[in-house]
Amino acid sequence: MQTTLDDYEVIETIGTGSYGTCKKIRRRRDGLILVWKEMDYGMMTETEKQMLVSEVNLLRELKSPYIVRYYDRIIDRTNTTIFIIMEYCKGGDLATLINKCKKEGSYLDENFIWKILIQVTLALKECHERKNGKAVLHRDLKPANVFLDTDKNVKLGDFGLARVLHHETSFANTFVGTPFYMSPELVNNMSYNEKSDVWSMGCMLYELCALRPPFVASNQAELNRKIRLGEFARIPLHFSDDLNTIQKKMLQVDVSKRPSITELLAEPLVASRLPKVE
Ligand SMILES: CNC(=O)c1c(C)[nH]c(/C=C2\C(=O)Nc3ccc(Cl)cc32)c1C
Repeated sequence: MQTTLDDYEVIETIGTGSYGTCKKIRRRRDGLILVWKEMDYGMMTETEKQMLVSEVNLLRELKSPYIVRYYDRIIDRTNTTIFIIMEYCKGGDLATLINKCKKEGSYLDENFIWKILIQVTLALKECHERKNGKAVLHRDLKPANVFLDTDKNVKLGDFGLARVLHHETSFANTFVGTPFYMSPELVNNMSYNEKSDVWSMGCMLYELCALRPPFVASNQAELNRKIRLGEFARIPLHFSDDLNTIQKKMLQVDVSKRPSITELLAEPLVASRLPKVE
């Protein structure tokens, strides 16, 4: 049966981004706590609306313990708004966690960082595996899009929609926030590919360690130059050489030298840390 907005009670707003607003909600019939992401599609062309709907349907097929679970979607045509109903992640997002560490002058524990690396890689493996012949690329991997559940396990959110919402004519075309994680191939106006998600994950791994992105600049031109050069300081010395080695592999400027998700999972330093399959 088609659900409606009245089937849910809004508790509070928990996040706003370039793609819309995230609200904590309660499902009235059983009290289950969920979230919905509200997105205004009013400025989209018919093609873009179709892309958004097929994108959401595709994402609903993704099944991984490390990807936020999609429950439902409600389309409010009166207000040209789509509500995507998803799993609630009590631990919040990694961007908030990084900012908390910066304020406290503390670093994240290395074992926790390895756990995030492994679980995000497994989430991207699920995305990149062909679904009906179509890979779902995240395209906007960053700490603000990685969430934690009650047990501090990773829940990757907000992927695939970026392609639709960043479409030239779409209303979300205004760049919100500096693209610190933009890959060299994107800077060089080449096509985004699965290894571009690996680059973004390498940038995120660096930021989890150093509490700042690997490439920082005061303007886009300078940022592009630094990304193309691909030079960055080692992650803080108290982190192991193993973590440093993996992180450097993910930030290879040359795409052919950068590992794919499958190759990354086969790296001994990663493979030895994968969860045992029951
Ligand atoms: C400070 N952040 C929070 O309090 C927070 C919490 C506790 N949860 C979230 C966000 C989500 C959440 O809890 N589930 C989600 C599913 C998909 C997406 Cl794109 C976002 C979320 C946020 C932003």
